[in-house]
Amino acid sequence: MGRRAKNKQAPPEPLDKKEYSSPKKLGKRKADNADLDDKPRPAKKSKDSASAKSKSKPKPKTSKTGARVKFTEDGASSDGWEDVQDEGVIGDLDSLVGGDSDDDMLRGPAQEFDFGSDAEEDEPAPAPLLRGRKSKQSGAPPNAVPTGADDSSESESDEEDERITMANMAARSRALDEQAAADAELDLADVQGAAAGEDEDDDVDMEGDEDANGDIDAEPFRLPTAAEREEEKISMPDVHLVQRRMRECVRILGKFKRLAEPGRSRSEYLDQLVLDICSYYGYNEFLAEKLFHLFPVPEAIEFFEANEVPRPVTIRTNTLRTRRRDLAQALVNRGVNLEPIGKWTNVGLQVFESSVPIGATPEYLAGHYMLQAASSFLPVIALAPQPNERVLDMASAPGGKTTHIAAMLQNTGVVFANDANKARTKSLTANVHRLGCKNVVVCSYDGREFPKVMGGFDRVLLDAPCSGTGVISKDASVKINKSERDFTLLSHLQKQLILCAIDSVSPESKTGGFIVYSTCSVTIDENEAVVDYALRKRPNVKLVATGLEFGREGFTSFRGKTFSPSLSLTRRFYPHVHNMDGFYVAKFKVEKRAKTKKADEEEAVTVEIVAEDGTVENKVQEDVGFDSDEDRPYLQEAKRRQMKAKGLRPPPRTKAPAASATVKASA
Ligand SMILES: C[S@@+](CC[C@H](N)C(=O)[O-])C[C@H]1O[C@@H](n2cnc3c(N)ncnc32)[C@H](O)[C@@H]1O
Repeated sequence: MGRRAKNKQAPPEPLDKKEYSSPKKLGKRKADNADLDDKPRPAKKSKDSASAKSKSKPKPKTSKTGARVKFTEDGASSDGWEDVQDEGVIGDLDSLVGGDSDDDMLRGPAQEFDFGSDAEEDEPAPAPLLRGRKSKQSGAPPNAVPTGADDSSESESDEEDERITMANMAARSRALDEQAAADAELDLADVQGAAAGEDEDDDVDMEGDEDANGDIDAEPFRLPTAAEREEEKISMPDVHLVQRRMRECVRILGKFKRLAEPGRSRSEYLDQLVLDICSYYGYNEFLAEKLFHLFPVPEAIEFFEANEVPRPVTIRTNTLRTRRRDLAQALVNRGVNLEPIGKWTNVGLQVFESSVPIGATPEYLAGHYMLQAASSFLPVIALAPQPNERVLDMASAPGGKTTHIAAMLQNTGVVFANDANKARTKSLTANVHRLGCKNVVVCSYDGREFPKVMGGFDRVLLDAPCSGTGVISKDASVKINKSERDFTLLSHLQKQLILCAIDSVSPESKTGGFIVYSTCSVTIDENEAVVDYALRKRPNVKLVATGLEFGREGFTSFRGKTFSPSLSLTRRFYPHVHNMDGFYVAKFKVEKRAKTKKADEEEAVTVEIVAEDGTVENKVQEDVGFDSDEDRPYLQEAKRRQMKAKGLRPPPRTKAPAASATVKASA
């Protein structure tokens, strides 16, 4: 991120891919961070995420963009917060517990393997006590509210000292934006310089040939022989050696012709680097390789490094109960240090420090907010539900996104919150109640049973069960417990689910007709490959812009596979780029289907339903549309209740609705 501060949640602009195309950037970053250099660091192989986190070194604040809007206890707060309408865009939850909730291990009845999740919040809520907890990525210093002591810029320090008032807020905010824009330009110049090969010598010899102790190497670097490799497999590899080798491999791969040992191939360096990533960061080889290939070499190291660092703690204001500004003030009064996440959300707050457990404040218990990863806001922002719509959240537990949708609907319309795992619907229901969502119906079906169960939705969110490769910083077990078979099974399930999600949307919807597909994984198999499959199988859908302001474009080709060019409309989010969990978001618009017999036959989906006893049944999924007549009594009943609540006399019942065994009203 060059000179830019990393202590704010997610930059407003996506970073250019070029930024990672040169080893220069890595060199500078590594020199700054001392991540792979001379600090002894134990091999991470056997570490769990907690210990990984505790070892992470906070990065000193350097920032301009990090200058914060400060909430003071006497109520002086940002106007910038007030001029955005909280009811517009909201997000969903997430746990601060870093992957220790059962959300990370999603064992729905339909699967025989573990699904990662975006580690959303469950009930009972985690009660993290934050004190100066700063991720290296977020980089905020222990004294989270700027005091002016930051010596990076005198004028900036002065500015920080100045008391924030309603009067100076707008000007301050503008100044910060200008500063951020100037920083971005500097970064761009850096990136362009790097890409153009400026300062080549500097660049390549970023850390010279220094060894782990900072001494100039006597011996030039050479790859280990086969015998040395074998020996290393048996004995615990020396961490300094591994660090140096990784650094050298990155450096040599960046200038292969000039720096490689004669007779050694590129793939030998790549293989060694992947092996070292496995031993240094503790991944199985299959996953390390899969993730490694997603990025240019230096950037891959950035990604693995970022997975060692917790993401910023963020909360989503529940606009059904409060306004962000009021919530912020209430939490500030309790000793919580926070600021708005970024311009892209008007309900998110980043918590820097707290003297109270953020998951157990009276405001939390009263449902004024959800603990939720910033990345989890994204699919719901993309879905953009409109008041009075019928929305299906197909895989919804524990309800971070459901409650976000409910709030965006302003408690109108209806959200069917479904999850195949009945046990998980308990926490979903608890969250729905806590947040005061009155428009949510909780149900527990295998998502592949839709639209047979119910269809005709204005919008569907499929936040699919996934491997969780985007949330490794929360759940380090993903590093070792995901095999090739898991990815095959997962992408198969995701493909089945996405077709059912598409078929559950009404192309006739006056206000909607959209599906959002999201995962907290960064692999191609679970994202672009699934979306591309859906485009091929359902000619009546097309990808549309997500409406998200940042994020990298989805891949349109990858290692010999070619996807529809429209995949560039989808968005990828990465921990090392956006300082949020790895995430993927795609948005489809459903058009009317041209009905032909042939198309029907081709489109018939065979669904493998795995019962709770483990038996597998193959069913041809029927396309069952939403039957408005069948739903009419339910709608009438709801209207009667609404009228009663308002003190009005409801009309007499025309027909009593039959209760469903599996669908229960949540509110
Ligand atoms: C990524 S999590 C969902 C997180 C949720 N959207 C939120 O924001 O809180 C994926 C969910 O899919 C559920 N799931 C797994 N297989 C399913 C299936 N076949 N049908 C419906 N849900 C399924 C899991 O139980 C899990 O709760």
